Amino acid sequence: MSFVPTPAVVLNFWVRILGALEKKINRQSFDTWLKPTRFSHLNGRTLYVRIPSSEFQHIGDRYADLVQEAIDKLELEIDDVKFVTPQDDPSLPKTREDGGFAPVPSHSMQAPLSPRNGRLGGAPPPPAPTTEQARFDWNTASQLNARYLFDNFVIGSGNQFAHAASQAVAERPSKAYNPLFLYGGVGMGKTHLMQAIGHEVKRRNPHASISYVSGEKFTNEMINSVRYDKMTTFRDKFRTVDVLLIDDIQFLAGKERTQEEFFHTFNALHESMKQIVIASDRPPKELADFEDRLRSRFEWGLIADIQPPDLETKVAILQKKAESEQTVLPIDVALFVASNVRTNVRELEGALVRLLAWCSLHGVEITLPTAQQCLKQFIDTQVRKITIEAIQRATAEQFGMRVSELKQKNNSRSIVVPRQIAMYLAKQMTEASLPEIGRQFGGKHHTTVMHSISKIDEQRRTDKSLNSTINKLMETLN
Ligand SMILES: Nc1ncnc2c1ncn2[C@@H]1O[C@H](COP(=O)(O)OP(=O)(O)OP(=O)(O)O)[C@@H](O)[C@H]1O
Repeated sequence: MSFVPTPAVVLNFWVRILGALEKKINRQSFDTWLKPTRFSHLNGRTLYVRIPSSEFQHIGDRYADLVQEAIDKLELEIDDVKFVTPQDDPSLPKTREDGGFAPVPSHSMQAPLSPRNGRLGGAPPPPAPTTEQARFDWNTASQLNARYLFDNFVIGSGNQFAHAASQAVAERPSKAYNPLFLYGGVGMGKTHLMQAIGHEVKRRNPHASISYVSGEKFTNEMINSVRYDKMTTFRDKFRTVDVLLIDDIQFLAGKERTQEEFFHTFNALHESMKQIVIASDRPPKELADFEDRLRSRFEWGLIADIQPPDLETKVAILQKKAESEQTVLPIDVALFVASNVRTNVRELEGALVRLLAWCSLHGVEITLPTAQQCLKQFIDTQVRKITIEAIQRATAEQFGMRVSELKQKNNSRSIVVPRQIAMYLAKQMTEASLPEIGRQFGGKHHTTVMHSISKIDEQRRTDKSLNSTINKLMETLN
């Protein structure tokens, strides 16, 4: 099929470039830095690409050559690519009446920095914060995604309750449920709902101070504050906000000092009637290596779980995502993708991005046969499920031991470490629950499994040799 330059194809320029880049860049970098980018608009021969935050601005430099190569290969009539944050993107609606969230710009739009190779540019970083308060400016915070709005969230039976609770909190912070504790599996929309609360609170009250932080960032900031004697600043920062959104709280497991600090932060906020929203991959009761006093506080307000989406919800999510890419997804294609991709919404989005890029790159329409062809490998990978037995075999082989040893009640270090690694891999690479993993390792309690997983998770960050062993095992298993 020939390539017809209709407006719909023009909108797909960036998707086409992404399609080419995906083949050249390792998966993790692509998913982290390029997948969250979106086509913004075309101004003459300048392509504007929206990036979620200023943190992404380095991609203009980092991938300059590859982007240029893709432009040349695809013969696109583009001279310049500029990366803009939602605050700097003139194509985004600026008022609620326009149908969107109205960010209060903290800095005016300026001309892009001169690019490294003269072709690619990026909007300049925001000016350095002058006051402590400026650091929490919701509109410029780097970890936020401007698309994570209630309007973009598809409601289904599995998330209806969490969605309603989040909306109630956004409408009446600290008066509806405090804290709101959201939990659910990977890629189920916890972060999306949390940030939607933030956006909505801010829309209703532009003066509200809101902080979104992951458990990991909270921990790291605390460690640095202790090291550099900045605890007063740290405390001021988290204890004076109107709404604190803390994501992936499970990261605090086993970190006594951080938990203690968070306990006091929680109390200070709760006592002064400030809203706290917590997200976790498991309910408070299953947060092992957490102090009881914290766990019980997590249960003070409302606990809402997010269950995996059913088929109809998956189809609706796909159609909504396609719509935001200015594309219409035929229903048979949506059904095919939804029924072949597992429950993780992030993977669902990944399949759609791949499909759109592929169709755009080959200049073909999105039809069922195209989808089947393009997603074959993606789906095959999912079908070829990794089992706990396979993980145990690979781990035992790697460490020159027998599988049965991994299941014994032997606590010598030479056995404990491989066992912990295998449990960690079982959690990462299969969908087995903690009790199920425990059962397959000779009847271990789920808290033991959880402890092993967080231990490896932590050590992997600092121990290079452990990290490379794990990577090697993952490669073998994949
Ligand atoms: N119901 C939904 N409607 C629309 N998009 C959704 C929905 N649920 C999830 N998503 C999308 O799926 C992706 C993953 O969601 P999100 O990051 O919020 O998951 P999470 O539960 O926080 O995952 P993790 O545990 O890995 O942090 C996001 O792009 C989000 O917008």
